[in-house]
Amino acid sequence: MAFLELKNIHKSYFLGSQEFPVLKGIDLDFDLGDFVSILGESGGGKSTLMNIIGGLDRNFDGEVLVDGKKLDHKQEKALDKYRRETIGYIYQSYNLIAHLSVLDNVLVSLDMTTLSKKEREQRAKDLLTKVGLDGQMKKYPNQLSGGQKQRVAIARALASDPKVIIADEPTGALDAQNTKEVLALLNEIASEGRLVITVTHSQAVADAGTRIVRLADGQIESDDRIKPAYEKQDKEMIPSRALPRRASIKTAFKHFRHNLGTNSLIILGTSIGLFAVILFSGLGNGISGYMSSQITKLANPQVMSVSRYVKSDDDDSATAFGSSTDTPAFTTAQLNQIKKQKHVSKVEASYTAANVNVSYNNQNVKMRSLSNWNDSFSKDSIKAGHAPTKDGEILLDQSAVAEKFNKNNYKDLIGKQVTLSYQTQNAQGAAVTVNITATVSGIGHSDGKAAQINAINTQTLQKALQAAGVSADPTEIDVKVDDLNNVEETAKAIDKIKDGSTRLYKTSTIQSLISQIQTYVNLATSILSTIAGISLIVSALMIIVTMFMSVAARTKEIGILRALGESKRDIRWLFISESLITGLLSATLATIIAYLAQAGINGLLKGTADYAFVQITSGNIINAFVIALIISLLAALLPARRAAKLNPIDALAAE
Ligand SMILES: Nc1ncnc2c1ncn2[C@@H]1O[C@H](COP(=O)(O)OP(=O)(O)OP(=O)(O)O)[C@@H](O)[C@H]1O
Repeated sequence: MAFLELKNIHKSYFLGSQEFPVLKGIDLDFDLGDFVSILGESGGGKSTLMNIIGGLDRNFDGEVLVDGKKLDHKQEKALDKYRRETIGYIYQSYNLIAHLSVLDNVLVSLDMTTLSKKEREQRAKDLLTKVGLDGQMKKYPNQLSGGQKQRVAIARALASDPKVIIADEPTGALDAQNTKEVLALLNEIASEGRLVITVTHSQAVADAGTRIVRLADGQIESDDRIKPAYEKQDKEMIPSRALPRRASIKTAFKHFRHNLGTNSLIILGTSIGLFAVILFSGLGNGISGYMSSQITKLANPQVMSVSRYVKSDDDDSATAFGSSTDTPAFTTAQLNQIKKQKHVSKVEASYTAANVNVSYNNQNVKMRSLSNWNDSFSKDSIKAGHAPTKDGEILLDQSAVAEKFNKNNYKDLIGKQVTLSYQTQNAQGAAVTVNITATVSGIGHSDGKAAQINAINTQTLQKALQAAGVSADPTEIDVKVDDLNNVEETAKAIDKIKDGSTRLYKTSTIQSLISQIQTYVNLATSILSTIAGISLIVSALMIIVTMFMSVAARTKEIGILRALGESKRDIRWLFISESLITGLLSATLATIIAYLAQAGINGLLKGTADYAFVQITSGNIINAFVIALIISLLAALLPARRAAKLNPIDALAAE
């Protein structure tokens, strides 16, 4: 039984509905150890026949039997395996991969064998030495002569240890000397017990083999043995395997390096968008962190503010105490009701006045706001002296008030008497002036920009209100909760208290304020990040266009890889890998730039506020990597699909 049998092969090409028969019933047997030349006129169907024998063409009638087994042309995977394991190709135009070195061109085929990395490299080197290319292994194809290129192609064809070598006009582009040497190599290959089938126009080339088959008009015209075949050898062949993904990634990386210029620009473009996304997220973290730290520094988070619930009024703005005619005040019964709630440890009236005039030593200063001292203040807010816990005492803000009176020695104010006055309304809506005299017990400290810490003893304030004929019933109270963890739960319980069907109270906790601020900051961050993200669409389009161009430019390479036995999946993965490499490197570059920007911005702002305003988290970085991978994956899908769908024969024919 012959190793390779062709039975009644018919093949036609169609132009529209018109049929052009090329092969009209070919029956041929080939044995191992033979060097068969197929001779015939140009256009006679020699290459067509080779593509059928080589497992590249699936669209024909008839049977191909390998070692007695029918090759199922319907099963693409079986054909991939057949090309990988049994066939080695040598072409007239060499078909080397331009962006791979001589050694790598041979290794591409060896990647599909079960040899270890070391064995593969050794075999590639041995084969290249055998074809006379010792010392040329690091060169690239464009640095070689035609004869040298064809030797690389021969070494590559032999690399996977195939039983059949198909050589399509292997000496067509070579001079007499190189032709002689290549024919000697082909004879040597046949003498190793392989089957060499070569297509040629040249009688001289055909005469170098052991058997000549002439093709004319799509049929076998003659079949002559001119020399005995070489001995068959029963040696173990190197087992093949499907191409591992890492091999595709490696090839993708080599191509990436080959096109470093273009790829660097794409990476730079993509990383700018990703950098902006990371930076804005980091800025959002920093700003919301800064705000909550500032709020908790000034206010005690264990205390919540409660006002009477007014249906039409859903805003939280503070109302000037004692003045409002439409904000209801708390009755004593209501204060007691809240005091009795679970976890409530203290209930205190809360008053706030705006635009208070403070006089000291014939100097006047306008105080933006004045509150009564209670547990809602954090102890951290006292810079010097003590809290105004005794009747007649007041705490003045350092930068907003105290320093205005005495720039250099503001602490001297402690123990001094100041007079205060401000305008408000009484219950009838008439304007009244509230006058207070108090002794400075301490200095409050804020950053002087956001909030001011001016607080007066509650009793002192209540007395002054009464003296001015204004009700001292509080419209707002501060409720202290026994434990920080119970604040939200207690707030909910107070919000739920009803008189019949009427809701009575409205609470506002520091936590809810912080989360409200965080919601706004997050919203602003997301909007900024989304705007930055739009630039990523441009990056994705850039990647798509480059990938499509790459597929077009690498069509021939795709054909070569398919002929070597790579599957559609391998080709798809090759392009996806390259895109993912672009994505990963973009995200890495974006991360580096973002951390540099973080250091720079935080360094610049250190003088303004000793706080890191940009706080990039590992979550932000992971996010950027995920975005980059998704973009590059999506961008690669269509080009990779097009590459995988290319017909190997058409791809090989590409210029
Ligand atoms: N994809 C195709 N579509 C249509 N016709 C084709 C196609 N490929 C080949 N042919 C035609 O089939 C015939 C056989 O082509 P093939 O390439 O097999 O000939 P060949 O014997 O190898 O020729 P040459 O010696 O010039 O390389 C030619 O007439 C060619 O025009």
